[in-house]
Amino acid sequence: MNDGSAMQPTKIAARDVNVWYGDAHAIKDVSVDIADNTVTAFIGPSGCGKSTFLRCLNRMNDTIASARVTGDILIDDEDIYDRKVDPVQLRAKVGMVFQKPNPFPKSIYDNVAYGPRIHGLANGKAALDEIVESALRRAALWDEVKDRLTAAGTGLSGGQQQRLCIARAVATSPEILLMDEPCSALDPIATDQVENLIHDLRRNYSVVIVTHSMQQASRVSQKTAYFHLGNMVEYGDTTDIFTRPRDQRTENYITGRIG
Ligand SMILES: Nc1ncnc2c1ncn2[C@@H]1O[C@H](COP(=O)(O)OP(=O)(O)OP(=O)(O)O)[C@@H](O)[C@H]1O
Repeated sequence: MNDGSAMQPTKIAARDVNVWYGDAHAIKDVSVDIADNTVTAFIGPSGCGKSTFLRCLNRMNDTIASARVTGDILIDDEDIYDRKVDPVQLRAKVGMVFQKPNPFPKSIYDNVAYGPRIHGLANGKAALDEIVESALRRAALWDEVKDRLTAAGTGLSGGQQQRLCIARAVATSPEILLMDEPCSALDPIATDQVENLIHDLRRNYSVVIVTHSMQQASRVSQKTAYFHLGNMVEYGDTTDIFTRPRDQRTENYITGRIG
């Protein structure tokens, strides 16, 4: 699946990002350019800061009282931590999919329609129907649910629920999709479906995925960043990271000596 990619323009530029939880220094001076129309994987041992850094990219850490973020994160050259940025609007532009599928206790239709409704994206029922259908198609779920849109989202299988959450995230027309271990609760068949989907989503979005699976990172991503104890120690083409890492710590991890 990793078919390489031509150089894409930078979508997210992080400069000297540090994150503290109280006195604990979780992310240390991370600077990175994340490309558009590319899948970027964050890998590294448990607790190294992958999710913390991912959450910086749509200000989800704002919701954690002890978290403090310094440095700059620019999306399309705009500082997302600027006072005039509304985090709710930002999260419509930078969608997120979590580890455990977490559909709302609502119908399939209403799960997907929720974001477009609160952001006033649809002018009338027909327009909303169109957004819902298009998001479900992009999440490769439409054919499985089109005859039961009023059924509960929570009644779907785990893999379907995760694709519903992806449909919910894409329904607000985001430009970036953040995925925090999106397949860890899924069986191999559902994982395969979601991985295929991630591969397709890159055509329209910059996708950043945290994964514990090195096989998954090498299957779905074109770029990989290796985190270790809060530092991003290596970042580059996925093929290079997995075949000729430059840093001993990356090599130890990918060869299974740490982790
Ligand atoms: N809400 C929080 N409050 C306090 N400390 C936190 C919080 N979230 C994470 N941490 C700490 O920050 C560090 C980085 O955690 P983070 O979850 O970002 O790592 P990770 O690489 O995503 O780990 P994992 O792979 O296990 O999910 C860890 O030491 C963790 O204990």
